[in-house]
Amino acid sequence: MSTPFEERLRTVARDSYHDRHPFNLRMHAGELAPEELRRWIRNRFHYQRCIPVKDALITAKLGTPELRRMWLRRIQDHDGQREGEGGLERWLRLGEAAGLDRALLLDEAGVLPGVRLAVDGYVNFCRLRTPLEAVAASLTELSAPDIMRTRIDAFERHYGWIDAEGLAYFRGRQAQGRRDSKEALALVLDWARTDAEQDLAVAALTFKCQVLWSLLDAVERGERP
Ligand SMILES: O=C(O)c1cc(C(=O)O)c2c(n1)C(=O)C(=O)c1cc(C(=O)O)[nH]c1-2
Repeated sequence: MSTPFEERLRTVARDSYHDRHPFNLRMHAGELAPEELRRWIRNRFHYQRCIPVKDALITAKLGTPELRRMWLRRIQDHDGQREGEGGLERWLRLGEAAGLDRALLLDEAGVLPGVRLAVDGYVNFCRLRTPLEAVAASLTELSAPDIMRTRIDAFERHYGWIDAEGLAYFRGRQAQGRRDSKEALALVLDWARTDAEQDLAVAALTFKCQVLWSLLDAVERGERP
């Protein structure tokens, strides 16, 4: 049986998650124009690129080989064990399947200002806060496997112009997200013993939901100087 603290975390991860953002609702309903979907893929690459950086910052804060091994695997999931593998490579292939040259995604100059701020905010949060807060912020992944499923279905049904092979990133993230969130939840439940610590963990997860929300606000507007 889950504790009231675990219920609080699960409630935030469910009710404040970006699957309720208007841009995602339109994506899932098949209402995005190709240009909007391409804008999302291009800007979301900035988030993907920064995830292993924030995971390296978290790894540096962990005090035992067991914990560092566990977290190091996340970096390998994104960066791959060798050239041509890993989540970043799969995201670049998603871009290519949608007609975006990988050089375009790799060029940071194209990132929308609001996306940059949201992602940098998340990286700096993990740089500056306690391991408890940084790990708790990753718990949006409790909801990630479900949104991956919804997204795969939506892409197959509505966006057939994107080659199905481009969806490999989303398929792979389902199992990875389940495993990552299970591990992170166990750590947070173990570490947050006092009311104050539990409040900090809930606040960290709320902040992360807002990062994902802000990122989509910026993509939805799509304006840049
Ligand atoms: O596409 C999404 O909706 C989505 C959401 C999230 C999330 O909930 O934080 C992540 C991812 N994707 C993702 O691909 C990913 O690798 C990832 C890592 C993390 C994290 O905070 O450590 N979140 C997410």
